[in-house]
Amino acid sequence: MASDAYVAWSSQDAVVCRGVGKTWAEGTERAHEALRGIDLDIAPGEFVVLLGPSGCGKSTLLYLIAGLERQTGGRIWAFRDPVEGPSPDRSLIFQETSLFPWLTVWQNVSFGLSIRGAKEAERRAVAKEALQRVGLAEAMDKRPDELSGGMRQRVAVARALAMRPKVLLMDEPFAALDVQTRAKMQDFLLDVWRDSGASVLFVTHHIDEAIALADRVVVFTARPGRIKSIIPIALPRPRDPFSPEAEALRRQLTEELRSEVDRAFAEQEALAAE
Ligand SMILES: Nc1ncnc2c1ncn2[C@@H]1O[C@H](COP(=O)(O)OP(=O)(O)OP(=O)(O)O)[C@@H](O)[C@H]1O
Repeated sequence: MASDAYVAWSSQDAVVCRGVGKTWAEGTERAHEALRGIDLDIAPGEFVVLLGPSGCGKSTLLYLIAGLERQTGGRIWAFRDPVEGPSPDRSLIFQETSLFPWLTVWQNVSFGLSIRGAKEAERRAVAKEALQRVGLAEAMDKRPDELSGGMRQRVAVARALAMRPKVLLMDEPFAALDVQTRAKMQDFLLDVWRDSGASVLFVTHHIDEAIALADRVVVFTARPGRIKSIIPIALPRPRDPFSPEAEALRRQLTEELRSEVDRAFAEQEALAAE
């Protein structure tokens, strides 16, 4: 059920975070505050990139929005409903794709549908359509170990698309790929995103990746992660990474991040010395 208070102030958004915090192992002596006071609205069909130093809580925020973990402060809504657990509306894609090696590509893609009890013919048809959208229809009957790293990530995207999510949560999905494959995957993702109409929340460490992809870049502080700034990128796509506008954004984002990365390093050194 939607909360009345929520509907009154934000009925259009795909995801709304208000005052969201997460302290791991709260109430124990191992308590560890990862996120504090996150206020963030994501519009339907919007591409939002989360950028911040290592350990600032970017992945944690994705897990909270995915409903895989519960926040310890604040509230999260997706399409007006409070997030209280996972939903097929919100698909999470990780850096390292965990495909089942004993299943074929199409069986991997339609795995979520088999849990829902869909028949084989339907699962195959849905998998085929999703694989066509990522340019891998020819690989339907292959096994994951016959694919390259980039192809496996495309299968992971197809698996997420097969559930027709309204929100794609992507945790550094291209981090393990080489530079050329990564650039191709960014173009490919922009095509898929445009076709699907889904909102995307994408975590990266890479300023250039943020500039290539985002409608808005959310810059996080060092841990506990708070939102330091939100920078809109209104450049038309495909974007020229060498344009004066991209160069100015690169400089601005580098400045925003520098002090936070320094703080994160200092904290990690202090922890290592304890
Ligand atoms: N399951 C967990 N239990 C306890 N602490 C955790 C857990 N997951 C993450 N943390 C801690 O929460 C903080 C934020 O971690 P998180 O992985 O969200 O950061 P991140 O910004 O995604 O980092 P990176 O960019 O390095 O992946 C870190 O200090 C991390 O050690």
